[in-house]
Amino acid sequence: MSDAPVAETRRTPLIAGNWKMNFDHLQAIAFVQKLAWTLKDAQHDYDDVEVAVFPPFTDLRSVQTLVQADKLQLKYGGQDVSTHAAGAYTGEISAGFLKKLDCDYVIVGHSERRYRHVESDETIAAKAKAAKETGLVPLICVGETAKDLERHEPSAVPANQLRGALIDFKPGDEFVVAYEPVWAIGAGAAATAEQAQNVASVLRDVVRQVVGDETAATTRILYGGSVKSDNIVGFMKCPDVDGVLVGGASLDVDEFAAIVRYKKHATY
Ligand SMILES: O=C(CO)COP(=O)(O)O
Repeated sequence: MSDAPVAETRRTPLIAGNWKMNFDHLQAIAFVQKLAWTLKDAQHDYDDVEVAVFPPFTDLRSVQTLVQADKLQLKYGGQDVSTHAAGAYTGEISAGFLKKLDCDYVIVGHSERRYRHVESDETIAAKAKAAKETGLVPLICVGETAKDLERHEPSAVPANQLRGALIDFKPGDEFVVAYEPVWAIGAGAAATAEQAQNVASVLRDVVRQVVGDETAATTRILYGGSVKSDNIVGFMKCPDVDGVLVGGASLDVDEFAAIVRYKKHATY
């Protein structure tokens, strides 16, 4: 690693909507069209903000067609990916298939997969590796449960999860981290901006230790868990929070558009 000082890097904010298992492909088409229409004349409100959606697999081809036909400034990706490239893995979707649909990103390690589908840190590391080796940017989710908080510091579990996910990452590899405290997901009550900042700064240190200084300076760390248009500004003011991963509120076009246009209601 070079000894040169790390230049202060301005990270492009990322506003991402995780649709989870909502919207079939016809609903996805209607949503993306309405989102594009709603944001059409508001480009100046989010000119330096990247916007992404994570639809179910069956919607991706329709979203791709709309984005490419209408040249929309919208990124998209899968909500999960197989650790395998191809073969006898019934029900799995490979990183190559997602890349073929021009996906930019893929979510790995969402708590709904860690806990409901019992995915280990090793599996998540393998998924993140499969994604990056295929040219997708993995969006690695980490976060502690309420039970974890009874026994550990808030950052302890997310930091360990991130260390586990990054074992194959080297300087120059691109990835995004999403800090999603499990107790705040779908709860209606988000973490405070201060809580999000405290954990995000520890996660940036983990990236620094595991991958390197420059990667830590350029990697975006998102907050997720009950984000809405009326609390996003607090998160976006945190020095180590570079965007949000939105669940429920990303299913309402007007609300999601208001989140994307957060600078409009912010006084910095
Ligand atoms: O899990 C989330 C995004 O991945 C957050 O979900 P909610 O915004 O519904 O709390």
